[in-house]
Amino acid sequence: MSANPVIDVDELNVSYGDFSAVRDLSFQVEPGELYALLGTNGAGKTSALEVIEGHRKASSGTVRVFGRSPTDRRAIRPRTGIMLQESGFAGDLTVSESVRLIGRLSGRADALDRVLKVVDLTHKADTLVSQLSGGEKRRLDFATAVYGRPELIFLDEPTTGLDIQSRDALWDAVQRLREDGSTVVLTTHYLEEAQQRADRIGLMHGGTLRQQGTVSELTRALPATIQFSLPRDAATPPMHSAPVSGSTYVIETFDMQADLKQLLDWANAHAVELRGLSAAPTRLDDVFRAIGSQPAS
Ligand SMILES: Nc1ncnc2c1ncn2[C@@H]1O[C@H](COP(=O)(O)OP(=O)(O)OP(=O)(O)O)[C@@H](O)[C@H]1O
Repeated sequence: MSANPVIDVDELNVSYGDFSAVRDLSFQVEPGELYALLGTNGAGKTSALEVIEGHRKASSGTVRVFGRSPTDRRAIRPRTGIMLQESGFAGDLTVSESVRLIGRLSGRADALDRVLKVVDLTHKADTLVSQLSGGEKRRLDFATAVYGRPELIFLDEPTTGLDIQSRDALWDAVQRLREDGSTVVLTTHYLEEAQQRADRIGLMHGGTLRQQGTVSELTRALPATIQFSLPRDAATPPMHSAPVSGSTYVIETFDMQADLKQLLDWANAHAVELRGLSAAPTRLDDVFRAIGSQPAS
């Protein structure tokens, strides 16, 4: 933990009337980090992020962004790019006009052509927003995060509705921003993306932060899996395994290297073919399922 985190959330509570949506949430995001705030539906991520982004007041607790209150928009806005789930650009503006508007609202400087190129909308520069496809609109939303290369970027479900090429292009652009030192806060329901991209992950459920850490810290408590199929007349493998369907076996392991070696040695010694053999690390999905099955409060 550094002395000067970019985001410092301490005992944050957000309530709607009697309903407590976020309870005693504390976490920090360090400079240059990609922090993914993930959670089950209704976990409180949006409520917490709205406070951090300066759009909502906390019921109690302290939030600091660049050491300041998130409501200090004049200081924070030029340093922060926010890609919301829906940016709400007016349908009767062209793509170029919308991107210029981002520049005026953010107070950051950039070149229109550069931004259009990064979000791959150069060929749509003169098209009305109302005439863009869903994926193109999403790429225009991404321009809010890219414009002027802000120090802090919020990406709220950034790749929803994007095809695989657009996703790759978006993550390449995020990577370039990170190489320039930008800090990124991500929310997504695509756990694979968080698993691949995030330095640290916070997992929320029922208004509270249930776990936080690197992917390997979060997945450590759950086993990895080895999977294969055996010919019908083959002997039973030497270690504990559960056949999942017919001849397909799954071995859960906390010591992948040793168990894989034992299995391969056995297969070689008995001339058994391990069909479709795969060894997979614990996935974030598994951690997520375990948390999602906990009581909400
Ligand atoms: N304006 C509001 N008034 C009353 N309750 C609200 C309001 N906004 C959110 N809530 C409730 O607060 C809880 C947290 O909602 P929030 O949108 O923060 O969750 P989330 O983690 O972003 O969920 P999701 O992944 O489904 O988008 C939910 O139970 C939601 O119904």
